[in-house]
Amino acid sequence: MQTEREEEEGDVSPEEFVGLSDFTGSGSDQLSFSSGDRLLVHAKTSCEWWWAELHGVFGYVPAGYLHRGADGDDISAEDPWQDEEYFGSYGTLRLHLEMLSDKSRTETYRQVILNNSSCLRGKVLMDLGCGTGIISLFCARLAQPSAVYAVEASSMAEYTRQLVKQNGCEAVVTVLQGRAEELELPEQVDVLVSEWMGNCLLFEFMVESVLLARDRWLRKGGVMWPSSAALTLVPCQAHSYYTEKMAFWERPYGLDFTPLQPLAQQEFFTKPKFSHVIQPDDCLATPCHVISLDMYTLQVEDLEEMKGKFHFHLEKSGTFHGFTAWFAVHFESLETGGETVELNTGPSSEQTHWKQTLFMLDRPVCVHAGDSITGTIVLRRNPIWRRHMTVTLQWSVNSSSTEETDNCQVETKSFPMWR
Ligand SMILES: N=C(N)NCC[C@H]1O[C@@H](n2cnc3c(N)ncnc32)[C@H](O)[C@@H]1O
Repeated sequence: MQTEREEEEGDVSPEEFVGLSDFTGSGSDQLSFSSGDRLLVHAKTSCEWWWAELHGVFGYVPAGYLHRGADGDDISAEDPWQDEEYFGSYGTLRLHLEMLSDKSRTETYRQVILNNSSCLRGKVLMDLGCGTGIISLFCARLAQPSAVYAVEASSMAEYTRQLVKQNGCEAVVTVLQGRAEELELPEQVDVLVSEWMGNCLLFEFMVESVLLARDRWLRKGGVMWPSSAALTLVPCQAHSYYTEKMAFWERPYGLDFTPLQPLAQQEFFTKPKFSHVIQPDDCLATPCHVISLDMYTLQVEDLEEMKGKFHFHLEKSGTFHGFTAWFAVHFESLETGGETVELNTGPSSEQTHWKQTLFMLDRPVCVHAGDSITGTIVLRRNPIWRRHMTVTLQWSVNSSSTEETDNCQVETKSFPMWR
């Protein structure tokens, strides 16, 4: 396959890169390669796709699959899960304080245990990623399970043991230190409870560990808490963020700093903004679920690429600055027909430590009531850095004001989280 390509901006003198993982191209202009192949990159045509050559064959390759192949540097030495840094961060109190201080999150798990306390009598639970053990302590203090296996991989586990003893729960709660997918439990469990959700629902990809533990330790007919999860998206205004990061350069102290705006776009609008707080009034349409996960049927391989579609009818005129995403998780009752409990991290619910995630467009668009925004969202897991993903949004704005049907230009933008 020899695919010609015009000389363009971004062309570089050929640079050698190493394939970090196998890649099978789809479409005639993508170049397949195997892990360890040494490719020559001729052009970095975008942040996601580069023009490269392998054994005289040219094509587009995903930049995230490549590593600068300086001789002698051992790429395999880096842990794709970055566990040392990841579990190191959970070995200190900072993140646990943030999670425990999140009343909406913590009270929801407490309510789930309370609602199901009678059904939990005599049951065996696993609390995956228990942190300080708060959920396990709720189980032991608010219900009468026969055993709770509190699994925690970070060094916090040794303190969790002390907290279990300090609160008189050691007869029920056993703290096991280690990665849940590597540990041996003494028995199957009736309920697998975990607080695994990351920014934009999936960042950290702890959900993979939950699925592996489900397949290994949840008895047939057992219950997953959360039972399901949904990612919600809405087109939105973000005037204050746009003003702070972009408009600022128009006239600072009476001077024209607009030549810095391309830099500002690259620096501030290329990656998603975590911990964004969207006001309900900033929503330009009714938010909609774009991705739904059933925790009983979801498979690890499904996490590689999750797709969703959207079609928003704009209910008001304004400025389309970007999209905002958040998630909700649901806890089914242990009692048939019992009440399902929801933890919602959206702007109409009590604020949580996750807040929301803002994806800024490169250029704001004026929109009007009656317009519509149609498109797709793809969460593509990073093939190398396994706790990371890229969110690719594709959209078109159908203006209600002009007659012609094909007035819509399809736009697309990919947001790495974070690699
Ligand atoms: N986004 C979140 N909810 N993060 C909570 C993560 C908590 O679970 C712990 N954790 C994450 N993955 C695992 C795992 N595979 N095994 C045991 N503990 C884990 C982590 O150390 C922290 O205490």
